[in-house]
Amino acid sequence: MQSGNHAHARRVEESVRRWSAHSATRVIRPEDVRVAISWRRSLINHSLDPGRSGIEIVLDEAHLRRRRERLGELYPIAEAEMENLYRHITGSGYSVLLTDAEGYILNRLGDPGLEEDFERAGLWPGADWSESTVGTNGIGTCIAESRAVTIHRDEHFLSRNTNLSCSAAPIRDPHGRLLAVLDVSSAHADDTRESQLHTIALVRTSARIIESIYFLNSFRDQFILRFHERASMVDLPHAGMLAIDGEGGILAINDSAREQFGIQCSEAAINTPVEEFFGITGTSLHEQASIQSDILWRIRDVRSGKQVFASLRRPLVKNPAGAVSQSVAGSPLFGECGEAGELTLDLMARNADPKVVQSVRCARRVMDRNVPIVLCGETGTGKEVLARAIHNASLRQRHPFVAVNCASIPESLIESELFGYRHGAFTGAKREGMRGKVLESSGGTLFLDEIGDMPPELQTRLLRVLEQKEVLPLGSEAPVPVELNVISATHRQLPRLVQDGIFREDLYYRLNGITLSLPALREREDKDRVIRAALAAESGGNEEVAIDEAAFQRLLHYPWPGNVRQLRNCLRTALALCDGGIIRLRDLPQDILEADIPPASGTTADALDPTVHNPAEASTSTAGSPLEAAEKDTLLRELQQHRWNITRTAASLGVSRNTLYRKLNKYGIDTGH
Ligand SMILES: Nc1ncnc2c1ncn2[C@@H]1O[C@H](COP(=O)(O)OP(=O)(O)OP(=O)(O)O)[C@@H](O)[C@H]1O
Repeated sequence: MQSGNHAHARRVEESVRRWSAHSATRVIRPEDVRVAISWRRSLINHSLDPGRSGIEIVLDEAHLRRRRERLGELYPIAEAEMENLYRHITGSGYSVLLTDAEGYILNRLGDPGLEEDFERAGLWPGADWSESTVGTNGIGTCIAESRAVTIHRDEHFLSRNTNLSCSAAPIRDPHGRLLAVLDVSSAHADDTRESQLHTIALVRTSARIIESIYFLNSFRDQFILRFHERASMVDLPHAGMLAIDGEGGILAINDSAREQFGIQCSEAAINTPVEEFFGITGTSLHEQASIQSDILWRIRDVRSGKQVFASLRRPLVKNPAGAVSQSVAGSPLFGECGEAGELTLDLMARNADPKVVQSVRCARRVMDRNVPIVLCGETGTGKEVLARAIHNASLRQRHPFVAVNCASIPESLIESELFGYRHGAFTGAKREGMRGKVLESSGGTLFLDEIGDMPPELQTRLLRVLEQKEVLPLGSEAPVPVELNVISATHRQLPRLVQDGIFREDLYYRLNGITLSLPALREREDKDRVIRAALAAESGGNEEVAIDEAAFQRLLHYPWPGNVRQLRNCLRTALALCDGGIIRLRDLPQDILEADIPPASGTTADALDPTVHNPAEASTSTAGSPLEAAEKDTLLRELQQHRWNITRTAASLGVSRNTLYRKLNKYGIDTGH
């Protein structure tokens, strides 16, 4: 076995060498080409050793739960379909697995008698099967190439995985972004590669079923047009689907519709009138829905001239009496984003505040032109969300997005975190060394958050890496080339820090090809839309949920020092507290009820609900403006509530510890730490 492993490792290295020498023409089958390309990525881009042994770190239950929660409604849908798929393969020695878009296994369904085998193979909830961690494999390669793949036995990169056979298919959201991977694997596959054709077909069908249900759920409040050339297929997962708004504009399109229209990406259809594809107007859609929404009718694809059969589902909206702000399920702003806020640039800009629209417009212009971007805005305004959206819209989208918070890594660790180290670089160093975030991001995007808090020595090292385009890991003599694209973010005024000599001027100019700003929530012209969308996101698109006018007005006029992050935390809590799915004033946090809100905006709303606290009695602050007074009071109250524990107070406010310290400094609050 040992010598078999060595032989496999040699074969992988030899194959990659041949490929590097451009002898690719010898490879005949398309799957061989794919495997050879993936081996090359594993060996060269990810610097993995095919002979490596040992099992990677497995996520603990809390992290695993968080990752499952991030999938929101998709997770229970996928779980149900996993059971369905497992019924087809029970007793075959195969397991069904679900991973997130980063390759972490979230769930496994399989024969209980085989659990040990799967655990030994590392196919276990919490394990990381991304290509950058374990090289070529079904899950990781499906993610890297964003398409269904089978990786059979010795096509795996690591010698230790050559007993496995894995067939995996991507699960995408209605905007084409990868959300998860469905996989069927065997830990001891003795069958041929050809026998996997059946397996991959099953996995693809199940992935499509999950996508279709998720699509329909995400757009409960919109028209859904389903179509196919064959009438019998219109209600099946293979049908094309369009989500269409009341005016006939296309909001989302599924894979099958893209294939039927022959378009590559959703952006080519989104925001386009459905008339351009089917010659039917928004008005005729309304008529069709009211007259015969359950009946199939024939329409013509105006581009190809082909006839298709179509059915139309009307919006399934309910509006609870007295409530103002629902039917925002699948809202364009927040609808499908998880905690990490995986929004597209399109969605961020649609009907948004003019400053946001302008920032998105500039981002689009520069994102593929090697221009480094600085994002500035207060904490919680969505700088990381925007950075991810830029990455996902750029040509680098298939490569990693690696985020580093320069303020939260201890100074002693930040160097190795960023630049990595070689085996034996220092006491306590991992045996296999570490690549470091800069190299991990190569070809993708390195997101440097809180850049203004980067220590001076590190600024010098980062500048060198940016200039020389290579990294020298700690303890190493050989620099490693890196393809670096940086997006930085800060809540601080970088030019001011440069002036004060805290931030290197040369680094500032290297990082700042363009500065894009995100407005504070209290300044946003689309604040009401943001609140409704956040509510829809936090309620998981539940149409029964609503907010009454008084509570809505209070949210509208509260100054939101923690911005969108604080808003989402507030709504999450209010939803947990409210009765009958309707948020009222009494369900809002104390600090929001007691904040000093300008009379013109707050009082009418308060008069509607006798349970509201009197803002006049609330403020005890000595801080300058009413806004600052409210902020200081909030800080003091939260600190008291959490017995002056900084970590818990920061978590409750939804801000970072650093931000909290900054605020305490600003108001001269001494915590005794
Ligand atoms: N446009 C948005 N759409 C959806 N969610 C958003 C948006 N902007 C912010 N959020 C939410 O607010 C939270 C904070 O966003 P993000 O981390 O991007 O802010 P930030 O400006 O980078 O904050 P910090 O400066 O504290 O790091 C996210 O977890 C996300 O849930």
